[in-house]
Amino acid sequence: MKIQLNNVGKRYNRDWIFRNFSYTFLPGNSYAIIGPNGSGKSTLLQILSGAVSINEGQCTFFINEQPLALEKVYTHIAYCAPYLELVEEFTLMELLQFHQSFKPFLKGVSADEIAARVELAHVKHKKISEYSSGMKQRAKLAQSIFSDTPAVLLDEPCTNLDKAGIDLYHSLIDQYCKNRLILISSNDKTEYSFCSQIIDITQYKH
Ligand SMILES: Nc1ncnc2c1ncn2[C@@H]1O[C@H](COP(=O)(O)OP(=O)(O)OP(=O)(O)O)[C@@H](O)[C@H]1O
Repeated sequence: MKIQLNNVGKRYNRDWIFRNFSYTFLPGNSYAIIGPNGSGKSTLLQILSGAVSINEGQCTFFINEQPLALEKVYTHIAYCAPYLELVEEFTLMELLQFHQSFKPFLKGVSADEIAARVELAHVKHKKISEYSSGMKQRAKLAQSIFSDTPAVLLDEPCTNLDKAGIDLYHSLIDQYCKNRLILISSNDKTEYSFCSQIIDITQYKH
């Protein structure tokens, strides 16, 4: 997937969060969006997921160089963010199966294998509401990284992860994210150390 932003501006009420943002995100590349608290990283990531509208400029999504209708964008993007809740009444297996019914997982990978890969096999029949915050984050990362989408958008991906969880995150990125467009919104270098491009959003404040 390619995403092209041309002079994009976003405001909430009368406050511009950023303006004149022009950038082309190329398929198979990894980008970090950095900046202090409240600078607009999550807002930009939400725009890049097609979920939040812009106030000026153009944001165009492409698959194989063909423009994509906005209502189709979500099928090509996997998204993980602290503010996106899991359905806590589900067990992990129910959650993965439900997710798979509208967004398939990478070819040849089963829900059981995903649970094992994120080291949650022993609790896969337990309700998510009974998970610790780090276990919930592993479940969220599993849902997004294993989705068969050309783009993976991760907002603060290591939230609540311990050292083993952070190592797991990096091994999932290494193993499953090659040749995909990866966008990371973060303040923490550990989360985006592998990214080839760094975008400091403060450059686009006015
Ligand atoms: N739905 C909204 N309505 C009004 N203002 C909003 C909304 N969402 C975000 N904002 C404002 O937009 C600005 C950017 O917020 P955003 O969450 O994108 O920042 P961030 O860089 O991701 O911050 P953090 O590092 O704290 O996660 C903030 O001033 C915030 O208050």
